[in-house]
Amino acid sequence: MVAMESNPLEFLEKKLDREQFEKVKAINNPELHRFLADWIAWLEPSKVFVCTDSPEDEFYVKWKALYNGEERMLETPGHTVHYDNYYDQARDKANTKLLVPKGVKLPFLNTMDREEGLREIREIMRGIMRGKELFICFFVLGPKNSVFTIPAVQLTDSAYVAHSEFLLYRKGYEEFRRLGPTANFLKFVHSAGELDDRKTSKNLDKRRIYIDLVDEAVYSANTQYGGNTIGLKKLAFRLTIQRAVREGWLSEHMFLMRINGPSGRKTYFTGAYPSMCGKTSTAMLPWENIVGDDLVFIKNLDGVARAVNVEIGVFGIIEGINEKDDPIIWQVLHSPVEIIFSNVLIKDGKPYWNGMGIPIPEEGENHSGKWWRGKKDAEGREIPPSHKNARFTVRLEAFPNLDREALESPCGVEVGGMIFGGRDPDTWPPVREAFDWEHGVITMGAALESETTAATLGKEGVRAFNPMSILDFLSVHIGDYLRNYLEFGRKLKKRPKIFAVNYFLRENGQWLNEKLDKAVWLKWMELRVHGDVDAIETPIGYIPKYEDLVRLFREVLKKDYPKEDYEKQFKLRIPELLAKIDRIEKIYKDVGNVPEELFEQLEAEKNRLLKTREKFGDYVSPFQLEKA
Ligand SMILES: Nc1nc2c(ncn2[C@@H]2O[C@H](COP(=O)(O)OP(=O)(O)OP(=O)(O)O)[C@@H](O)[C@H]2O)c(=O)[nH]1
Ligand SMILES: O=C([O-])CC(=O)C(=O)O
Ligand SMILES: [Mn+2]
Repeated sequence: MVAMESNPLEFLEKKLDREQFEKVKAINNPELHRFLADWIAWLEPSKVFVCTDSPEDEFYVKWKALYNGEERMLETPGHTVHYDNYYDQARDKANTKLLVPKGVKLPFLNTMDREEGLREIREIMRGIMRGKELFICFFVLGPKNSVFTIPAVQLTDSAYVAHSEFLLYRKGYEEFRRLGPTANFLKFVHSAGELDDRKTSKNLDKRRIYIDLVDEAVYSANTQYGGNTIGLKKLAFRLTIQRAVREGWLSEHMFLMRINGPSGRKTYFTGAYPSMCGKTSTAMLPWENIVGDDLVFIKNLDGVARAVNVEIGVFGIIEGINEKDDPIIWQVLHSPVEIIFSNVLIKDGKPYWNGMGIPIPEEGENHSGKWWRGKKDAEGREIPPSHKNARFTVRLEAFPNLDREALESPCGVEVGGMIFGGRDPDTWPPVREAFDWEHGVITMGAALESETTAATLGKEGVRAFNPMSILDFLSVHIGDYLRNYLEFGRKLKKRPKIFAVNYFLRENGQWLNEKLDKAVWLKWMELRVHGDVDAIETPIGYIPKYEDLVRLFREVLKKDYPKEDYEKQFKLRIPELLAKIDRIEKIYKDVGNVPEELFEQLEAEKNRLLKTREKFGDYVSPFQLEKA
């Protein structure tokens, strides 16, 4: 901490303009004042702007993003484009570290001694805002004034980051005022650092994202990409997982959506898939309703699991969004609502991206600067029109399929089903249901694997262990995390059903499913939650019967569903399933301190598979299993 010659409020009064100081003073929270004074003294901004919940303050931030050149206007009113540095296009796992007290060990993620990490990040951030304006913004995670609410304060010198947060989170200044000294808030300090001509972070060698688990604060420097900088998103997620495990609830990397069942029945599902594995595309199905697409909190309220969306906006992947597969997002992206496009191709004021299903200009400007088809980067790789991880940022209220009531409900919605899924080319069937809570949590959630994607820096397409899709964010020991999960379900009077999906089965380089097939799996799961259809029992859970899928394909997609497709997709792949169990068991054995029943569940599943193999061989048709 910097030595301040006076008390925090006196210091702030000296540093801030009258108007800005009054806004800070109006929040009665000495801890907040201390934090602000400390960091303002350290960062040395030339100017400070404090955002209240007023439309004028939000407008000021948006204006500054344009004025500073971090965003540029596009042809459609409300649309802007933002670029990140060519080498700053995804989450930087290598430079993201959990700062832990001496002696604390967490498997899988980079950890660092807290004292040392704080010293390093302080050194990097000393005076980093000289000549810049600091924006102080207040938000809340989850609905306001509810058992789910978590207040958070964001300090940033990037108007783009602040603007993104105004699209993604509920404003929290008044909530801070209401809570006063009782606000138990999260803290985020970000600086994009020195910028180049294109207004992108220049000193990537000093890019750091350090998460202080003790003080519930995250420091992020010399980066702009949203996944590294938007405090309330994946940075806060590390902190809320820790809180959830301590307090006995769930903070998860999940979409939240409503599946519309027969006769107007509404059933809510959460879905945990790793980054770039289909959360947004699933939650956006036109005939269902979205509540959230990335982060949920789930609490036990009167014995029922109830979920809220942590956010109110979408930071979504734009690649591949086309009129046919994603009609709703397509429509929103072409309407005059507030949208930030990031790392896409711009030509004559219009945005273009890979796989949009219409002709793309041969030149323009993109994440590499001036672009033409065939342009190569310094590594000799051809640069596509837009980056694979290019995104759009928009409020959920822009979507006609939003379930507004569910989004705003202070006690959330009842969770009927929880889905786990990832990019699995060859092992899991498209959809199946767990035998019970424990079976689902262990063999579907804790055993999840998924191929790596462009959402993180590094090699793509590598099969990786990713329990509950949260490995990148796991700020507690996996054993404690799983114990909390199992316990959470046991305490419920009514447990959600657990399912696993796999949209990414491949054979000879071809997908076995079309992108919209997921719509059928969802309808089937909805029916199962209410016991409306039978299913086939297999060693790995219940799978759909062919005739039910035929009917649903017809009703939902107006398509035939050939027998051969069903057999190919749902065949039990015993060698792959067994190999997977071995991989997972080994990982957990090496980690240690995991609940014993994890091994019991995996062993039991292995034995069921071995028995089935004796009877039917390595690959078993679902029709054989149905008869058995
Ligand atoms: N082959 C195939 N690709 C799909 C399917 N569903 C989604 N995708 C692709 O997967 C990619 C990521 O999908 P999203 O829905 O944006 O992923 P997400 O889980 O929201 O990702 P984050 O926002 O990073 O957390 C997109 O390129 C989609 O086109 C599917 O059913 N089949
Ligand atoms: O955090 C990000 O970079 C964006 C995102 O949703 C994810 O990667 O899960
Ligand atoms: Mn998404």
